[in-house]
Amino acid sequence: MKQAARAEAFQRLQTLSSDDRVAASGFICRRLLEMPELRQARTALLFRPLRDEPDILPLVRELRAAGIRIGFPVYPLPDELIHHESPMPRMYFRELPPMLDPGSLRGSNARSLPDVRLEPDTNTVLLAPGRGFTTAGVRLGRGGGYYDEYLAYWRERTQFLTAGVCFARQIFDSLPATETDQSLDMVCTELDLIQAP
Ligand SMILES: Nc1nc2c(c(=O)[nH]1)N(C=O)[C@@H](CNc1ccc(C(=O)N[C@@H](CCC(=O)O)C(=O)O)cc1)CN2
Ligand SMILES: Nc1ncnc2c1ncn2[C@@H]1O[C@H](COP(=O)(O)OP(=O)(O)OP(=O)(O)O)[C@@H](O)[C@H]1O
Repeated sequence: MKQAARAEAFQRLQTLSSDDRVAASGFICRRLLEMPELRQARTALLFRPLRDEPDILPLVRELRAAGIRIGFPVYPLPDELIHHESPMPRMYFRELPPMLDPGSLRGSNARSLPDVRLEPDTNTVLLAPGRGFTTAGVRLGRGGGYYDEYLAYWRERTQFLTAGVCFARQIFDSLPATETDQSLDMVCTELDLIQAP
């Protein structure tokens, strides 16, 4: 079920040219910066976009100027997941040091950052990538379960706002959801900021 939806998402993304991607990413960033919750946050947990994801890195400059701390995810590679019995989620966020250009970080995994960890609290906004979302905030990820595990753990401990970020063509009428799927409070595309019910 999820594999079929991921294949569908892949097909839809294939038809987005790189020029379209750049333009849509610009609209997405503008829309995100209009979100009062993000402007007023103390911590923004972002992601380092992979090639077919919206480029949200231009947010870094604006958020920094507003004094907001920025974190990027660090996660273990599949071959390191030999046995995972820790109660802590596998993924965590490292703070982007004030002077560092995020463009100099390679790949989606922020392992080259110093190990200064940021945990979510009530003044945190987390932006999540995804292969697809519904307008109800249901998220289809890449299949690692990283965000589900992270959100399940931290939502038991604190409250924070979560928004999915994707291109409008990644919005699905419905997605196969399982017991462990964590849905998001909002979804931002180049066309809308959708508030999940
Ligand atoms: N940008 C981004 N960060 C994310 C996610 C994501 O979907 N997007 N994840 C969602 O849960 C987690 C990691 N899951 C991932 C699963 C597969 C690949 C992947 O296909 N990687 C490429 C290498 C890309 C690179 O690192 O530059 C590969 O293995 O070929 C990456 C992340 C946490 N961080
Ligand atoms: N809280 C959790 N703790 C441990 N494993 C979990 C948790 N939530 C989900 N998983 C497991 O992760 C695996 C992948 O789940 P799923 O396909 O929903 O991931 P995804 O949301 O697409 O991935 P990602 O968040 O990495 O993009 C499933 O086997 C699921 O059982």
